[in-house]
Amino acid sequence: MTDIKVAVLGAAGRMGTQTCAAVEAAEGLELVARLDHGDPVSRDTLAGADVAVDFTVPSVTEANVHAVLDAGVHAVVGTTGWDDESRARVTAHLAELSPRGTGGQGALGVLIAPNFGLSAVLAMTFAAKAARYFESAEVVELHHPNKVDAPSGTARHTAAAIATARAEAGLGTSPDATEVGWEARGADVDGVRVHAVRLRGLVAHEEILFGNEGEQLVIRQDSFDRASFMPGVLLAIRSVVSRPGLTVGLEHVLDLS
Ligand SMILES: NC(=O)c1ccc[n+]([C@@H]2O[C@H](COP(=O)([O-])OP(=O)(O)OC[C@H]3O[C@@H](n4cnc5c(N)ncnc54)[C@H](O)[C@@H]3O)[C@@H](O)[C@H]2O)c1
Ligand SMILES: O=C(O)C1=N[C@H](C(=O)O)CCC1
Repeated sequence: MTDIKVAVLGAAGRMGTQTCAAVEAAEGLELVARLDHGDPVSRDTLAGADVAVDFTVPSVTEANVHAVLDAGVHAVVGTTGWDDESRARVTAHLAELSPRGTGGQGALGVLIAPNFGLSAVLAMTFAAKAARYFESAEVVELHHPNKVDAPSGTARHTAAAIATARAEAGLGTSPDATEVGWEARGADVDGVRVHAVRLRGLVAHEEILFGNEGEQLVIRQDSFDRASFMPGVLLAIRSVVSRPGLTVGLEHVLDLS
């Protein structure tokens, strides 16, 4: 088996640095390019990569993915900021790259994961399963204060999954008598309230709160160190080369969906 050649975009950042080190240390992977702000993304700069991993910023990640696909390279994306429209444009781009983009031999894959941490992926999965049984549901995400976006991609993904499960179960919105002070009630993500905490000392944490009359379920996960994301990143790199099309969420690779 030949090594999977990997390029990292955002290589100088917190996650990019860890990813480069993890790829260099991993069996069967070879780091061939480190790109960061100001570097063009092209067949040349990707330097023969099979897979490009993007840990940049929400404002550039979609353009990076399109450039990576145009270079004939698979993409693994950890950067936040994706929505239904940007994901649909990636799906359309993959289809345009037919026959490589339509699932045939050698077709390109894009794997976007809001969170590569096993504890986070499991927390989201458990939350989606629990959601239909509770009248109330809210999400609290807690992160380091250098994070540029709120609420976190993980919290958005979690809230969306809770909302889908509630809708399928015929549940309406959570009960809430608030008349004044809506600014204190967090963001509305698909009808689920999401609260974002930024605190020095934190890395990435999430609590999903469910309530019924007389009972509560709290699902909590903590990433204390960015090392926690690396097994998931390596799994995504190894998986995307044989997963044509767009995959959103590591739960699909882990067979949890
Ligand atoms: N999916 C996950 O498990 C996971 C985990 C942690 C962080 N994240 C997300 O990953 C992203 C990066 O997080 P971080 O903490 O590493 O941020 P960071 O600010 O430390 O790193 C971002 C890097 O991207 C670079 N960059 C900016 N514009 C660029 C461009 N046009 N081309 C190439 N590089 C560019 C910056 O110079 C910087 O080095 C964020 O969206 C964050 O939410 C995801
Ligand atoms: O540190 C960050 O920034 C993180 N971003 C992701 C998110 O927004 O969900 C994943 C956790 C860490």
